[in-house]
Amino acid sequence: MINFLLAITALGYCFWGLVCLESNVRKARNLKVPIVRIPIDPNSIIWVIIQPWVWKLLEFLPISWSAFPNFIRFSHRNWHFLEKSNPTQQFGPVWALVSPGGVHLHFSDPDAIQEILSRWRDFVRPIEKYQILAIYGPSVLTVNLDDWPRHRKAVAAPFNQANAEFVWGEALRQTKAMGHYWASHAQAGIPDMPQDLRTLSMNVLAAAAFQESYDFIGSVNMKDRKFNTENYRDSLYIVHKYIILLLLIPFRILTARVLPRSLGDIGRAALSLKTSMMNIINEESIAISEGTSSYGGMLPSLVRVLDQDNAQDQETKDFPTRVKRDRLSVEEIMGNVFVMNIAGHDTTANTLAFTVMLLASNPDVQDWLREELISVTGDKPLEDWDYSLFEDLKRCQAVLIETLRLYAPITGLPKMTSKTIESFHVGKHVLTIPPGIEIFPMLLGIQTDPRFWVDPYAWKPSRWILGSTATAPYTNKERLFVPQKGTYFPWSEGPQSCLGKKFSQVEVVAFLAGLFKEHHILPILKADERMIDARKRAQDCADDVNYNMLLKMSHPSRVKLECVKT
Ligand code: HEM
Repeated sequence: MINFLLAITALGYCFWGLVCLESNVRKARNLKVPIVRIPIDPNSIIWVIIQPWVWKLLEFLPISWSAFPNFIRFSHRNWHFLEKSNPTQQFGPVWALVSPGGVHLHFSDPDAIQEILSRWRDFVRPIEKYQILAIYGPSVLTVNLDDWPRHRKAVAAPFNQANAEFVWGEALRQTKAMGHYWASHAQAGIPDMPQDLRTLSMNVLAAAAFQESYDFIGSVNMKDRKFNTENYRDSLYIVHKYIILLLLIPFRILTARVLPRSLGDIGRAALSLKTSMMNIINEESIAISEGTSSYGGMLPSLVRVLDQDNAQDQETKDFPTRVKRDRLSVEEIMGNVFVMNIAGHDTTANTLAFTVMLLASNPDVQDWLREELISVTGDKPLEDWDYSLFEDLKRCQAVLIETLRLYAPITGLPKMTSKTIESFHVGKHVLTIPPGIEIFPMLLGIQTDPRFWVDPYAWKPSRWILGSTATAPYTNKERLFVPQKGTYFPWSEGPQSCLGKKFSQVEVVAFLAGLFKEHHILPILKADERMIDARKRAQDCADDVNYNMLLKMSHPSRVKLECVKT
C-alpha cells in the first residue's frame, strides 16, 4: 500500500513538473528566442543535493559529455564551466533555459550584459537565494533594494588605500611563512595545498578585520591543534569549515544538549564568533565616543556608522525595523562582517589553489613571473617590499586575471527582472521581458568566447601583457591589456560589483610575488612517469571541478606538488 502511495505521489510530482514546464515554455515562446528545456528546476534544493550522485552514475556510461542531449547537459549544476562558450555558438547571444521552476534567460552580448549589470533596480539580485547568509543579521547581500544603498555605503568605506596596504603586508608575511613550511616538506610534497591556502586567506581576512596579525599554521599542525573558540580567528576558522551545516541549521540549535558534542562545538564556535563581534562592537563604540579608539581595520570602520540610539538591548530585540539613514544596527554590522568573511574567503582561497596548480603545470610561466619579480624587487628582502610595487607587478596581475578568466569562482551572476523591461536590445533582437524572469549574464561563456579571445580555452597569462610575448625578456614598459567592456567581469561590474576586488588582487599578487621569486612548484612524478605527463595531470586536475557554492577543484590532492627553494 505504502509503495503504491509513493508511486502515485512520484507520478503526480512528475506530472505537475511537466505541466509547469510546458506553461513556462509558453511564456518563453513569447520572447522569441531559442529555447532549451530541462526537466528539473536548477534551484530545487533536493536536486542540488542529489545531483552529484546522478552525474557519478552517468560517468559510468561510455558516452562523452558533448554527446549527451541538451536536456541532460544543461541540467548539470556546473554546465557554465563544462560548456563555456558553446551555448553562444549553438543558440546565439540570448537564449532561454526553461525548467519547471521558471524561465532563465542567458545573455552573451557585451552591450546587453553591461546594461543588465548597470540597471540594478530593474535586474535585481534574487536576495531570497542569499537569505541563508543572514545568520548573524541582515547584510549588503540579503537586504532589499531600498535598504541596499545604506549597507553598501557603510561596507564600502573600509575598502580603502590603508586597507590595501595592510592586506599587501599581511599577505606577504603569511606567504613567507607558508613558503618555509612548503619548502620544508620538499621531498614528501606539500601535505595539503588547498588547506594551507585557505588558512592563508583566512588569516589575511581575520587580520584585516582589526589590523592584527595571526601566525600561519601549516595543515599538518592544524590537524592536531586545539582550537580556542574564545579567539576570533579560531571561531572564524571553525565557522568557515562547517559553513554549509551552519547555513542549514541555526547555531543555537546545534548547541542543544541532546545533540552530539561535535555538533555542539560547531554551534559554540558560531556563538562565540557572535560574542566576540558583539564585544568588539561594544568596546569600540565606547572608545569612539570617548575619542580613544585603538583598533584600525574593517570592523571598527563599520562601528563608526553604528546607530547608537538603536544599539541598546540588541540581544533581546529582533532585527530593528527602522535604523537611521547612513547608520547600521549592531546586528547589521555583524551580518556584514560575516558576509565580508564569506564573500572574501573561499573566492580568494580557491583562486589561489587554481593558480598554484596551473603554475605547477606551466613552469615556463613561473620563469616568466620570476623574471619580472627579480627586475622589480631587485635585492630588497621581502620585508621591505612596499605596497607601491603592486602596480609594477603586471605579470603577477596577469596570472590572476587569466586564472579568473577561465576559473572564476562565481560562474554565473543571477539577476531577476523586477518589472517589465521594454525594448531591450541584444544584437539584432529586441525583447520585452516580463517581471520575474531569471537573467544570467554568461560570465564564463563570454570570457571564453572566440569572438573576443584568441585560443580562448588555453590558460595564457601573457595574453594580458601588451608590448610583450610569453618568451620576450622583461621590460618595465609592459602594460596590461584592457578588454572590451562586458567581456570580462569575474568581480561583476556596475553598482553591485564586488567590494573586495582590490583586496583580492592585492592578496593574490602579494602571494605570487612572495612565493615565486624564490620557489619553484612542480608536480611530483609517479613511478615511471615523465614530467610532461605529470604536468598534463596537473592541468587535468585544475579542469576537474565542481560547483557547490563556488567553483573549486574536485580532487586537488590527486596531484602531489613539491615546493623547491631556488
Ligand atoms: C577572487 C576573489 C573574488 C571574486 C572573484 C569575487 C567576486 C564577486 C562577485 C562576482 C560579486 C557579485 C555577486 C553578485 O552580484 O551576486 C561579489 C560581491 C561581493 N564581494 Fe567579492 N569576490 C572576490 C573577493 C572578495 C573579497 C576578498 C571580499 C572582501 C574581503 C569580497 C567582498 C564582496 C562583497 C561584500 C560583495 C557584495 C557587494 C554588494 O552587494 O554590494 N569579495 N564578489
